[in-house]
Amino acid sequence: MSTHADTTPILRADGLAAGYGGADVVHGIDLALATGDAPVGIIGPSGAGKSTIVRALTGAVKPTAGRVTWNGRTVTRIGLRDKKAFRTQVRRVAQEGIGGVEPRTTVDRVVAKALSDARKAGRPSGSTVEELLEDVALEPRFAPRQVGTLSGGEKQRVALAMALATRPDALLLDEPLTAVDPAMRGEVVRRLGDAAASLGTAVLLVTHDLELVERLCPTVHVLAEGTFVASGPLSTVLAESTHPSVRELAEAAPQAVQRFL
Ligand SMILES: Nc1ncnc2c1ncn2[C@@H]1O[C@H](COP(=O)(O)OP(=O)(O)OP(=O)(O)O)[C@@H](O)[C@H]1O
Repeated sequence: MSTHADTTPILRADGLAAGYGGADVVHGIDLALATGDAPVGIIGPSGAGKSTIVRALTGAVKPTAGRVTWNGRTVTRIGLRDKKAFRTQVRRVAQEGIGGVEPRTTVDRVVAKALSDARKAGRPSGSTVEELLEDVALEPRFAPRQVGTLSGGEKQRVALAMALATRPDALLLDEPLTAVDPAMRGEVVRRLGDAAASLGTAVLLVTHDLELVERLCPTVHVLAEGTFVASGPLSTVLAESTHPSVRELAEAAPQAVQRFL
């Protein structure tokens, strides 16, 4: 579903097949993310290949068939010169949150560094450190904290703030809030959705949390055994699809989601 006039995909997969050691894990995947589009979700059983799709979109896993393109260019063929721009404009945030950050660095310095890197790359988000922390529901008292002292969920939120700092065209979120408690998760995703919408950032959300996907994504794809077996609004998909994997998801859906069925 598009909310803006500019719907030329910046990142797309066409007939994507990819896997490990010569065996495909996903196949026939078509996906397009365009600046200004509403967030898209991918749900599905464990091991279905959700993270593999995200890795293929970032070029970390090479397609065995089909293509992944960034502004029309094959992602796995982006040269060194443009890699930095690609990594700034297509940001992946995964479960592990911030990696490789010196634990004694404070939250405000980490986010300020992300902002300054973004400025150098010509992608200033136009936000302040305080605003970015607000976008992920981190109160100002977190600014002077050393990142090594943060909880897992707080680290995940710092990682999201760092990603937003680069005003990315696409944000690929692979279970980004698993360590955030369920009550706070809803608030973070609401603010994140608002921030992404105002930046025009396209969001792809991979999650097992149906409530989260229902809140953020007007469109979801259900991945089962490596292929999309149903797509559309979550409530429609869960109510109407007869695919066994979707029926299992519908039966296990939390009450907050069941009430929409
Ligand atoms: N580096 C790897 N080498 C070999 N096999 C892998 C590798 N990474 C993932 N796989 C396998 O690929 C399949 C899909 O994994 P993937 O992580 O994409 O699934 P997923 O849908 O994201 O699962 P989950 O919901 O549990 O995170 C699984 O069978 C997994 O064991």
